[in-house]
Amino acid sequence: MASSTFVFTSSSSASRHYLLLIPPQASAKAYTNNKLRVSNSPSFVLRTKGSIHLQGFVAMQEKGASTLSDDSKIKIPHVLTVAGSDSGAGAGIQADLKACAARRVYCSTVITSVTAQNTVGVQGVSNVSEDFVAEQLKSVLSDMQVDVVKTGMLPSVGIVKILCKTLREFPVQALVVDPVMVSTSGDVLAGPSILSVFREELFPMADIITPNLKEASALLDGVQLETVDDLRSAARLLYDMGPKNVLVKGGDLPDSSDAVDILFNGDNFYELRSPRIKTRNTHGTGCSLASCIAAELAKGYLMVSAVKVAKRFVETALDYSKDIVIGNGLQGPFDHLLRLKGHSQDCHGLQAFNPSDLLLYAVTDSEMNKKWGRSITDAVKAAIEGGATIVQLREKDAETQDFLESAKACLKICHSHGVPLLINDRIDIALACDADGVHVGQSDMPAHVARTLLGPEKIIGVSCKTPEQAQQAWVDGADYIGCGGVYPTNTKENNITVGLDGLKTVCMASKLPVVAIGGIGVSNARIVMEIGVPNLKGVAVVSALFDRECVLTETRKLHAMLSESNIDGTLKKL
Ligand SMILES: Cc1ncc(COP(=O)(O)OP(=O)(O)O)c(N)n1
Ligand SMILES: Cc1ncsc1CCOP(=O)(O)O
Ligand SMILES: [Mg+2]
Repeated sequence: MASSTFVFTSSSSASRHYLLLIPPQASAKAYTNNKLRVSNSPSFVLRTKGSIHLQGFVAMQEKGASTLSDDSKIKIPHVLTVAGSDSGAGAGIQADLKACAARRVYCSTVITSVTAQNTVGVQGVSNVSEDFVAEQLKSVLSDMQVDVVKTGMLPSVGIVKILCKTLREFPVQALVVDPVMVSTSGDVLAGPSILSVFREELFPMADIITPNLKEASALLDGVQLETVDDLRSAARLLYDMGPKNVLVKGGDLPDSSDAVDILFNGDNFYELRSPRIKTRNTHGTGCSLASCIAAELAKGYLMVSAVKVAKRFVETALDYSKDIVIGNGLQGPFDHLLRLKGHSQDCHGLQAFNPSDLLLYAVTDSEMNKKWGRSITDAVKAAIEGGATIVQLREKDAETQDFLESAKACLKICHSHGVPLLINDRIDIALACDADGVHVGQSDMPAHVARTLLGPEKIIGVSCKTPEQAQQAWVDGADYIGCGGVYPTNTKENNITVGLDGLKTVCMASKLPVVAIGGIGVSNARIVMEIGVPNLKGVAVVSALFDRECVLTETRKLHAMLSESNIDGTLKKL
């Protein structure tokens, strides 16, 4: 956006409020009464007297006035959660807020009950009065543009009735009902008297209901649910109560190594399977799943996509949080904001970084390409045509301006083939050309600083030779680690060789995916991949691709060899 200067002189000397609306990438500077304020937030309120000079903003509005055109307004998806508070913050309103924040959706809250709760259980419950629930609902729905309402703990028939009445008055795009009855610790949060009002009033208004096994069974008068077929029958019976979709969560099914959920929309059954994650940290998964579904619906996704994305998000968060320890009880909370540690998720819920991209990692070298008389762009083009799955520009001697120009050109080539491009060492170049990420070593810019500078979406790789470095890389928010030299190399001076044993030790200590580097080529890539550690995802190669006459041929050969390996990094039998 072009920066502009705007001079405004207020008509009176009284203090007035202005709302500045700023697009996400812009920064605005407001000079007022000799005070300077800088903000990157989409909007902020400026209180001023007299004249103000503004740079780089798109719109200004006297607060309360409606002079803005619709084009200037920034609307973000909005979920309203109507649920109980969990003092331990693993479930309820607190989980909903975190889930929506992680999915980048605004979340407002109507609190129906305040629970004294921790990882041991529920020690106390104090329900909010029906009138006050009604007041909260009206405050939010009469003022804010809510897209989707998500419900959790609705502790009384009166509260359910008030909710239904208010939703008829203030209709929203979608209603997600998590029919909470019992906490994960087994404490009752809504008694059996709630069942009939759920069935008769709330469910017919719902776009989806998300009961777990116990809730589905209670809603169906105690029917036993023990198999996937039972889940299907339950989904059909619950669908007949009026919701547009039913998701029966089979996480507690006995004798299943997978977590199986059944989604039924009246026409089709979708069997959604994922590996069961062994962890105590499952408190709040139901609330979080329903909130994620609501968040994705608020963004405009269709139901099946919203459910799939939500399920994947919760699985990833559970897996990521499986070892964290919060509280002494049997069921701990998990970490919704895994993004903060570098596991960024794009708007579609897919990880921005796909570890399988590490399979054939081509790392350029300006000297080698010069020696063979080719430009960096020709080298990158050939490597990609040969099957490179990720590219790093490692141009140690390049002048900044030349490096930036080549990086921009290579980025175009890489992106036209869907291949990520990373920059070695130079965060400035990565920022300037908007590369997909950087690779840093132990004496380069620390990964946590790179993460702060590049933001949560970019890919960050860190070179590690020891388990301690691998642990630190994870803490710092890296996405992968490069481990080596596995074999001696002439490409990097004085580089310590860690060998296959060193590689295996680092892989086993790493929570992050690993790419092996150093002296690797067609002759030994198979042996490297055969160490058989699941998080070893590929090999990074310099001279075996670029210190050769034909980059295309060499990359093809290596790609053919690596393609025989499966996703675990173990080689398939030929
Ligand atoms: C994929 C990958 N792994 C390791 C390295 C080495 O990085 P670093 O230790 O910073 O050494 P230089 O490459 O900067 O000499 C890498 N570049 N890529
Ligand atoms: C950059 C780097 N880091 C560890 S070994 C190495 C060099 C890899 O180059 P080559 O593939 O030519 O051995
Ligand atoms: Mg480096």
